[in-house]
Order: sequence, then structure tokens, then C-alpha cells
Amino acid sequence: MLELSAVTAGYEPRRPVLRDIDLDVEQGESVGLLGPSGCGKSTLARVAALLHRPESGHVVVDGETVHDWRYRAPRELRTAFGVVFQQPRLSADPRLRLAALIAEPLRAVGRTGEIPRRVEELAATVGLGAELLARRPHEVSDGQLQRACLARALVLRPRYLVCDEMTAMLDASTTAALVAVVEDYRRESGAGLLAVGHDRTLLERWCGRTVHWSQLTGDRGGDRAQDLEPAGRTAPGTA
Ligand SMILES: Nc1ncnc2c1ncn2[C@@H]1O[C@H](COP(=O)(O)OP(=O)(O)OP(=O)(O)O)[C@@H](O)[C@H]1O
Repeated sequence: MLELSAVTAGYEPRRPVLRDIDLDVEQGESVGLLGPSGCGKSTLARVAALLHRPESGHVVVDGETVHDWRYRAPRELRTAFGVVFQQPRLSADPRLRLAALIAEPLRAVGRTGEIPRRVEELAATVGLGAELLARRPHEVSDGQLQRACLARALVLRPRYLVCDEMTAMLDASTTAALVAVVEDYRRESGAGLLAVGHDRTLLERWCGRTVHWSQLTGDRGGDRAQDLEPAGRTAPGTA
């Protein structure tokens, strides 16, 4: 289980974005996190994925308390997470062809022998053909690049997936395709999922449990219904 307890985190001393937040994701569970823009969802997702050190509180991953974040975290913990962000262009090295981008985590942990087979498997899973794999990020669409970023997030077979507005920039059919890839992986691997977004309908269809920001904060800071995106942008077939 991924356990966040009493997490306080932010970017400036004494001005936390999150205060005393508790959130659990069981293995095999899919949890949607819904809230208005700017409330701190991405910050919480980054703390959960060990990418942002909280000021206080605890993060426990399958019984192991986290003491270090980012590159200081032990490799075994870092590689337990696959993360997909909203804007693939900000998280993709523009110099890498898509095949190399998908293989990046395997290369980083020295498992280069697995690269050809895993890239081929995952390219098929996310729907990228050989011709696209040979292109660089500026030569593909946002949706194609996000497919590669999802493949990269899955390449080490993570125990937890954190999808931070993964589909916010995508059309309905690409959204449905990527959600299906995540769900197939989750069912087959037993991984836990934290999916962050604004789209209530999408998250409620996608996830077994949807948590509203106001439930995490006890209405401190307030989750106002009118700040949430209206239903209707949801991809068909994502239920
Ligand atoms: N790197 C940063 N440095 C300083 N402040 C930041 C940084 N990143 C985010 N913030 C601030 O922290 C607050 C929470 O931001 P965060 O991105 O976590 O919200 P969010 O709920 O994910 O928003 P959105 O739904 O719009 O993506 C915002 O006020 C934002 O301006």
C-alpha cells in the first residue's frame, strides 16, 4: 500500500500548499483525485511519486518509510513508481527518438539487454508503429508523444502508477486508448493507480474510488463544484 499521512508540502518556507493531507492507495486499487485548479493535486502527486520532498508527514511504500526523495531515494523505491504528466513535451528529452525515450528507465538502471524486447512490446501496447518510434518528439503529435511517455512509465513494471492529468491535452479516442492501457496493466500487474484530474466524469468512470480535494482537506481551502470541469468532455469507452 502507498500511504501518505499528515503530509505538508509546498515550495516556500512556511507557505505550504498542502497541509496535513492523508491519502492511501492499495495495491491493485485505482484512486482518482479530483479538485479545482491550483489546489495542490500535482504537488500531492509529486510527493506520492517521491519527486517532491514534503516539509513534514510520512510516505510509506509497501511498509517501507520513505526518507529521501528524487535521485536520493533508493533505486528500488524510485523504480516502484511510473509517472505520466499532463504535458509530454515537458517530460520528454527532445533529442531522443521515441524508442530511446521509452527505453530511458531501463538504460538508467543498466538493464540494456531488455531494451529491444520491452520497447517492441510496449510500442504495440500503446499503439506506436516502428515508423513513429524512429521519430523525435518534435516530429510527432502530443497524443503520440503521450503514448510514448506512458510506455516509458510502464517499462520497469512499476508497483504504482501516478497519472497527473495524463489525458488533459488529448482527444477522446486517445484518452480512451491510454486509459485502457493503464487499466490493462493495472489488472494484469496488481499495481495501484493514483489518477489526478479535473474531469469528474472521466475519473469516476475510470477509478474504483474518487477522492475530492475537499475530503482530503476537510473543506480547508474548499473544493468548489463550479471550479471543476463540467462533465461531457469524457471519452466514450472509458468506463
Ligand atoms: N514549482 C513551483 N514553485 C512555486 N509554486 C508552485 C510550483 N508548482 C506549483 N506551485 C503553486 O502551488 C500551488 C498548487 O499547484 P499544483 O500544481 O499542485 O496545483 P494543481 O491542483 O495540480 O493545479 P492544476 O489543476 O491547475 O494543475 C499553486 O498555487 C501553484 O502556483
